[in-house]
Amino acid sequence: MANDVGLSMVLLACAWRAWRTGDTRLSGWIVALSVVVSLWLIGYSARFAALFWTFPGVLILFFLVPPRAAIMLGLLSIAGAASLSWHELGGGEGLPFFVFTTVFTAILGFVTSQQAQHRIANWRSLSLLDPLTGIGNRRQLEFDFEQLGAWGREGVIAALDLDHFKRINDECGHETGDAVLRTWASTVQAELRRSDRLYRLGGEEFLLWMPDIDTAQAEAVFQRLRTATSERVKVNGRSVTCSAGAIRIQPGENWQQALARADEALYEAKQAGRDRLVLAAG
Ligand SMILES: Nc1nc2c(ncn2[C@@H]2O[C@H](COP(=O)(O)OP(=O)(O)OP(=O)(O)O)[C@@H](O)[C@H]2O)c(=O)[nH]1
Repeated sequence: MANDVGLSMVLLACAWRAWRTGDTRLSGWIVALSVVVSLWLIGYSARFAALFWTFPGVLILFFLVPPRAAIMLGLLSIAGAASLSWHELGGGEGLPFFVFTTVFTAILGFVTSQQAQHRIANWRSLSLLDPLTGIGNRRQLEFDFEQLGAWGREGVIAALDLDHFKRINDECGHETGDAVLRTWASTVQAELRRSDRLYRLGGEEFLLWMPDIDTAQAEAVFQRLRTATSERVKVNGRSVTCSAGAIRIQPGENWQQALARADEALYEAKQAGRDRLVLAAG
């Protein structure tokens, strides 16, 4: 009885924490360990019942922790239940049957959880990545913004835009335009740090988020991007250029406000003749 109450409290607390924080990792580990401990306790006190509880136990482990950990914990559960219910297994006569059926149940858990993971990854890439360039889209930006607790840190936001892109489309066709966007996105990404994030918000509108950087460093990054763009992004042998408007993230500012300010700076860069960065004051 005390075990049941204890386990129920742990499960409830884990479910509440996972719901509140959206983080299922720690809760998954706690529940997985609880499953193993509970199976051992059931085996110790109720013997025969542990044999039955092992089946759902090993199945669910694969949905709670990574596969290797689930295999280890599953083996511990099977070994615990089998040894504590040795007598009920007919002194080992029923052991092969018990081991085979629980292992097959574990394999089912593994396959099903992997399929679920695979579907989730597919869904994420379909909904959060821009299909043309493979970088994050507007939804990914919203998701990151929420997950990271607003910007969380100091940094710079830049609105990036190719110059005279319409002309490329008009003169060379839409497919060439698409290829230019793809090459440019990969060129920019190759020049960034791991912590920087590039998003395509639509059309030829890109947002670059550079955490923990000041405006002088942002200027140096843009010069690198500018050089890389003119060297690697060409149409009919002619270099393509880009413009940017950058701002320092203000405390409490959301991404829409930051982007609106960066867009104003980008507009100034376009008005001033393109192929340049404008850093907004403040
Ligand atoms: N190939 C291609 N073109 C796109 C895509 N999305 C938007 N465009 C085109 O991008 C062009 C953007 O043109 P504008 O906004 O006038 O900008 P621009 O010609 O680059 O001029 P500036 O930005 O002022 O230098 C339009 O012709 C859109 O049709 C896309 O996914 N692929």
